[in-house]
Amino acid sequence: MATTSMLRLLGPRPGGGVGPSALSSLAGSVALLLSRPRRPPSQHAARTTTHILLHRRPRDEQRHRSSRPLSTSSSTDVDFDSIKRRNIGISAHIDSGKTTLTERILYYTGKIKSIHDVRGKDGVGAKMDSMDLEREKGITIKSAATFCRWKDAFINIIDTPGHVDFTIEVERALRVLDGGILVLCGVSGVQSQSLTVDRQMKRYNVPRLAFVNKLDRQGSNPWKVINDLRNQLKLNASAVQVPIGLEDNHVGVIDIVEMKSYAFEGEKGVNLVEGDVPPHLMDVVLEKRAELLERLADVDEEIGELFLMEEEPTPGQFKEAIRRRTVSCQFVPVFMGSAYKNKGVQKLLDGVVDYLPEPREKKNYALNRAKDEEPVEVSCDKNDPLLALAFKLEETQFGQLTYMRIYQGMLKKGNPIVNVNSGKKIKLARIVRMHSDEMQEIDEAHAGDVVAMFGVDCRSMDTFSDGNMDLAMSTMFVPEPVMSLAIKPADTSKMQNNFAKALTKFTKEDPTLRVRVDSETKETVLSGMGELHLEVYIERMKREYGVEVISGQPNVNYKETIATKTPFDWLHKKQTGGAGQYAKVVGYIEPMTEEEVKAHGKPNEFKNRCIGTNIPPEYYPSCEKGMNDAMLEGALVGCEVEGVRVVLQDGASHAVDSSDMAFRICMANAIRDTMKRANPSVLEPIMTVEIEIPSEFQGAVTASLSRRMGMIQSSDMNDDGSGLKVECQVPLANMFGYSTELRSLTQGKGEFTMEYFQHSAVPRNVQEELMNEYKKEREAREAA
Ligand SMILES: Nc1nc2c(ncn2[C@@H]2O[C@H](COP(=O)(O)OP(=O)(O)OP(=O)(O)O)[C@@H](O)[C@H]2O)c(=O)[nH]1
Repeated sequence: MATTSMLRLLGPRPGGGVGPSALSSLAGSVALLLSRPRRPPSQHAARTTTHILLHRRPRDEQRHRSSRPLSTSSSTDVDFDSIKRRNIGISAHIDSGKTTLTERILYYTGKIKSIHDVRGKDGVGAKMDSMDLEREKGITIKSAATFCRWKDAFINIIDTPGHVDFTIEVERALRVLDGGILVLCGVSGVQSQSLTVDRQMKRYNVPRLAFVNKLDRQGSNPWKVINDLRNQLKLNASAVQVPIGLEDNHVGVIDIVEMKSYAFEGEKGVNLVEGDVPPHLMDVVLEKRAELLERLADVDEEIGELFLMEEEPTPGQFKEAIRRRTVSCQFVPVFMGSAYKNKGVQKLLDGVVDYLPEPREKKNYALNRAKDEEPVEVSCDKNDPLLALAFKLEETQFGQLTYMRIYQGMLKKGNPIVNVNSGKKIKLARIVRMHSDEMQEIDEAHAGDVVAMFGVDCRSMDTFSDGNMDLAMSTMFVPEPVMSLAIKPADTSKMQNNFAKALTKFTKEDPTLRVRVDSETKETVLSGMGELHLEVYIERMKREYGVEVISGQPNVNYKETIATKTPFDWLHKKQTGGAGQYAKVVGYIEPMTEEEVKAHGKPNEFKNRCIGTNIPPEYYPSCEKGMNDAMLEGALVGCEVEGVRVVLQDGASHAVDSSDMAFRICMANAIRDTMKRANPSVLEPIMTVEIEIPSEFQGAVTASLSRRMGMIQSSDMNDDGSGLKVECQVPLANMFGYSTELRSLTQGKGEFTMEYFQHSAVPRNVQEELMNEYKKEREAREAA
């Protein structure tokens, strides 16, 4: 098929009116990340008996870091019967401060000895950004797991990336965790990725706390952020704290449940100084407490009754209600502070323990494979048979590291476990707890825990059991790639092996990264969630596998579909000389709605409505394969086809000349031919683009968006009128070169982010132009 070659020609789409496309120019606020100078060669991994460093680190960094071995114990390392447990994820929009917050959490819980900031002056970087690339660029690329203790609780934490290109990392974390902290910038409030994270949290029913960070920044306003949570995310959110001072005066918070103030004093804010509510803040505290009461009364019967009787709940009643309604996802308590200035983090940790659920409080279901995938509630009891989900794979120098969430039963070193999906039996060689890139070996892990292990060969989202149950945990949502790149190793003779190895490993790790070989051009095509996503893998190929890669232009992933129900009656017959081929298929194709595609779970659907045996039933699977072959290449520009239902109603066969192959070819040709008559169209990815600019540039920026065929959805001025947030939908093909243009239009003061919205039909003139390009390219290839 010819998708890549055609796409390579496209670059900026006709009508877009933009300059030449280039990988770097699409970056927007994500800037070109990989061109900055690299760190010195890293030191080899060090290993002590209990403490293993997984990723290589630069030499200077080793000096700064504590290499204190983590302790091991003979059986499980924590007595989970006598301790509270929390499994939480920290998710947010880009640069909201997730990693900075996690660094403080690790410091206050005694997990690390000193604080290193993202892009900090000491050049070390935060603990959870353990990849060299993350440290160099100051962004999180992979989710990282760690654990700590806070008071009477053991907390597993996963810090996730904010860039939409790495959204699968958030998806997999939220799929397996019991609670989340949604971090928001105190100035910008709800941003485009907060909306995505919110959708992901809702998809997996993840109870969450919100943390309004960066209250030390100029223009911070927690009350505006809470309004955003209510209006934009439709959350029943209310503050459980009031800040003491904002911007430079931000020193602490008032707990409006307990009616106590907390200042964070001493070095790194370690001294929590408790006091009374300052008189000048009493009015706002009472107002916010009344608001909290009202919001809780809406969803909680006990508080509702007290509210009606105009009785004040005790702090205990307040806390119990907040917990009940947070766990049931009906309420979101809002905490606040400044991670960077060490304010508010300890009280947020109290909130994690007080309001987020124990693993057994969150309902989880497995699917009964023997009974049509009927959901079965899992028990979270360590004495029940094992059920665990492999949610993340990572290649390390010690082999594949598989992260697992145990839903039921226990994992014990040396015991066998069975991969429900492949049927393979595996002996558990090593179980470890992860602390970013370090790990601690343990002998067993129980229901409700999140651990990692070596020697477990599986795919991401495989379920493991003791071999006696046919239950599988439901998998996660995987978004479709929107951008492709033709790639090849610079030195084909030497690097081919490592090139193939790297691609196999990467695609196993990351289901949003796809690789295929274009059947016409024979090029290897890498598809992913955006240019940054693809760029990071190309850089990793160089660093981890020594493969220099030559890449083509980044291309948009177009698709094709049909609009009209169209019948087919197709005969495939070759009966002259040698073994014959005979097959006939009769039926129709019709368009599917977006909802139908979603519900079906695959881009196209095959329906067999044959009555009788004109087509012998053993050939039905071949007919479906033939349909799938045809869907790889649409009628117009050779892109993959989506949203087509093929209904097979009848046909004919021959006693000698019919075969699997004859029916497969017959069906493929029937569909290819019919699609041409079914009013086909080309679809392109449309992105939701969010732009933040000083308001004086509004005119220039909106004009540039309309040149790029952007449809403005909203345009919100901030309270003092100095800044503007514009949300619009723009074809991805028209976004090439936008970061450079925005920079020059706004004197470098504008920022934008974008994420995939949907595929929509391209305008007629664009479709014609795409078809002409495709035709020309095909002819050139045939002539060569
Ligand atoms: N002023 C201020 N800056 C902060 C605060 N928290 C984080 N930052 C800064 O914001 C930038 C981004 O912080 P990170 O912790 O990397 O944010 P993140 O959400 O983990 O980033 P990604 O994972 O790359 O999306 C860094 O320069 C931090 O120093 C805060 O409370 N106040």
